[in-house]
Amino acid sequence: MVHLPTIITVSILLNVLIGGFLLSLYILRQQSSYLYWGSSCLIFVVAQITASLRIFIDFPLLTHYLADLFIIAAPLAAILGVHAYNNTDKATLSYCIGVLITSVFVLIPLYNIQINQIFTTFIIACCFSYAAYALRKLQLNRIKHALLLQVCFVLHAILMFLQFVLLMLNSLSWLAIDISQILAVILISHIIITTCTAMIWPLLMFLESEQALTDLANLDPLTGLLNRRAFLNISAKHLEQANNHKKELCALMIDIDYFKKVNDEFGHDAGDEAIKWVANKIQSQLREQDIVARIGGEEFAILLPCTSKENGRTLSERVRLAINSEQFIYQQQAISLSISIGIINHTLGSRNINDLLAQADKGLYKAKNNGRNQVVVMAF
Ligand SMILES: Nc1nc2c(ncn2[C@@H]2O[C@H](COP(=O)(O)OP(=O)(O)OP(=O)(O)O)[C@@H](O)[C@H]2O)c(=O)[nH]1
Repeated sequence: MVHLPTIITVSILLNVLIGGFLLSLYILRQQSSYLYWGSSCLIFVVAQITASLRIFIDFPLLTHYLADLFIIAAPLAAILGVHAYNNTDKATLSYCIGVLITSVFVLIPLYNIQINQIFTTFIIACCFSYAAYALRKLQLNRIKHALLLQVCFVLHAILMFLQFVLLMLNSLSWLAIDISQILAVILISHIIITTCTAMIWPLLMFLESEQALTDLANLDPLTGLLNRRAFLNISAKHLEQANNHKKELCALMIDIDYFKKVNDEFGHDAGDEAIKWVANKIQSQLREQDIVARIGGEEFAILLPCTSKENGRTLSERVRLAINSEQFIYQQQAISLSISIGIINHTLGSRNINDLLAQADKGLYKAKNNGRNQVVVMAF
């Protein structure tokens, strides 16, 4: 059977370490999310110590009332950390302070250990549910690892709601069983999940920094599309797979027509915006599995996995039309843009990605020579 004092001791040690680590990160980086999360870990430690003291001393004001307040304050600090990390909802601080002050006043007049426990359990169940909800946005904006954290919060909320229901039913004497064993299991799970949550947070920060570095190396800063290096790496893998599984694919080279004129007539900033507009238009026509990159100034490359020559041609026409059928608006000025596309379909063979792109580039050259604003399909 799990030994509760050991669990509490290990949890206290881990939370002190993680809390200290996050607070030192706050001192170094001055990001308030570290401050809140570090505080949350340390408040949880204080909550565990004050609650554990009830074994040794009979002083309910400290071991129950203050312990309950600390137990409520810990998830509130975590919620503030999530919001600070997400740069959202400035009003959250006042809501959290509001919840804490309400608890300060509600718990004292109730002053009945059982009712206080029910109230505290309910409040923290709500806090964890809200924290999981707040992470929903973070998960969309940032990396997927936030999902792990969200799972911890949801599990925690379920656990606390379960404890709340059990305590309520027990206080109404509707339960014919002794719930002390179940409550002990819930307490142990609560401590373990809180400690896991505390450990996931620094991991999330680390993974995000890693992600930022990877993005820096692989993404074009102007359009957010892949850069040439990343495109070649990813496409080479797709080509290998296509060869192994005898699948077709298409490679496209795209260049904006008469782009020098855009820069000359409207300025370099307008040119940059035009490149971004074209990038968005191209991307809006592609499927999720297609790979698109900005591989030069006003040059793009696309790889269409599992795509026949005819489908590749249709898609290329669609991309060309998407750009030519609308005008790009820059500071209330309408600018007409068009693109030329060279496309090559690959069926079988051991050609490498550079060979494919070179062939697509020949098609692009032809499209330019034939008068631009068109698609030329090449064959090996
Ligand atoms: N604004 C902006 N211009 C760029 C960027 N990269 C390249 N260019 C410009 O894009 C223009 C490309 O011109 P060219 O390759 O001569 O060809 P073009 O005028 O597009 O004509 P065709 O390709 O022959 O249809 C040059 O003037 C470059 O300075 C960029 O990142 N931003």
